[in-house]
Amino acid sequence: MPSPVRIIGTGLIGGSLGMALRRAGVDVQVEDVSPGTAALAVELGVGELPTTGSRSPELVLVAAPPDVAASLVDRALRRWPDALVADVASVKTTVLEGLRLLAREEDLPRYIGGHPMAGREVSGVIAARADLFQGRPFVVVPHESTLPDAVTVLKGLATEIGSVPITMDAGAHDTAVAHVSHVPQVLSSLLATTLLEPSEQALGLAGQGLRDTTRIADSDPRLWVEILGANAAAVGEVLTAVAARLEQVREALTTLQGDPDPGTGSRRALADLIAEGNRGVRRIPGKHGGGTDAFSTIVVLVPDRPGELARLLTEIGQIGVNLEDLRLEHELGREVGLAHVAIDATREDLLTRELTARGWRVAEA
Ligand SMILES: NC(=O)C1=CN([C@@H]2O[C@H](COP(=O)(O)OP(=O)(O)OC[C@H]3O[C@@H](n4cnc5c(N)ncnc54)[C@H](O)[C@@H]3O)[C@@H](O)[C@H]2O)C=CC1
Ligand SMILES: O=C(O)C(=O)Cc1ccc(O)cc1
Repeated sequence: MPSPVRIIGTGLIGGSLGMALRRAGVDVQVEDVSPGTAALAVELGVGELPTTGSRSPELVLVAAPPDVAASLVDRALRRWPDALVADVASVKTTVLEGLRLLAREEDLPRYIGGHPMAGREVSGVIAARADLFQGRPFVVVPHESTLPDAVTVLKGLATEIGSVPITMDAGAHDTAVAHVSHVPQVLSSLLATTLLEPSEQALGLAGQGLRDTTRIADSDPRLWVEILGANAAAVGEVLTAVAARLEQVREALTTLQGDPDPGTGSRRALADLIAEGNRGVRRIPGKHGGGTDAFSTIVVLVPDRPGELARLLTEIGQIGVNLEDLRLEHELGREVGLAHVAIDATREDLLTRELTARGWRVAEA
């Protein structure tokens, strides 16, 4: 691992990177445009403030907003002529294009793009966590002249902080994140804007579905203006298709009012939407969505009494089944919570049988 690593921009991502690297034994130096933020980062264990006597960094990580990333990378390349320099901005083409305008030709091979696909809807160093990148993809984005050593170093860093390195070029990265991150942000925000209208009583009926689909609507507007603006073409293309689909749904619903002629196919249009959505969600890799059949989720009803969830987890352990993931759904005033328990698919029947025998109520997710 390179050491020292200089982190420029110690907010949520820079702070989390520093904490994770320090845990891996790396000497981390912190720098931020806000001295207060840098001082707080030191107090939170992100790294140390560099002094005049500090060693030059072997690697610089720029974790500032996307609009300043290219100029900070260029400055770092000039300040430390022997260091590798990476940025972690959520968009990669605009940073690379900006850098091509600013940087000296001979400095460019020491630059490599990066993007940890992990975040939180809260920003700032106060929300930083050493385990933020655990199990998450980390996109490594070399350009034509990137040094092979830079690719090796960034992939090694990604692995060291617990994430999974994936190499892509900037264009493929930006198209991919338009689909999996940027359009979801727009649609989640759009959905949340519809909640400004209903009464409080109406909102009191909200369940987990609304919470799931609006979680990221709480994101930072300043950051997202930069991200969406910098990936406007790719995001716009997906949204054009979404808008056409939305119009079809709206038309089908208009036709369905009154006494629709089955010949119009309106019910079919709605059924197609939901069914295609089913197919889409199953393509999300990982524990919940599919892409792999390795995990199953069972839902266990947990009485709203102290210690019940702990008892459930203990008994799952006693049955000898490894818990892969756990989500608790609990609405105020409800007498039971729903524990969504993700486990190895081959253990589902055993666990369902054993928990039922022990008096738990189990439903399939
Ligand atoms: N928030 C997220 O979920 C993710 C964000 N990213 C990317 O990481 C980068 C940082 O995002 P966050 O940590 O969420 O933002 P943040 O707002 O928590 O932190 C940004 C930090 O950069 C500092 N900063 C701003 N201008 C600077 C400058 N000129 N020089 C030095 N420091 C400067 C700010 O003072 C702040 O401490 C962005 O490029 C973002 O696109 C990447 C993955 C996930
Ligand atoms: O919360 C989530 O699910 C995210 O995926 C967060 C996220 C936000 C911005 C990024 O550039 C990368 C990841």
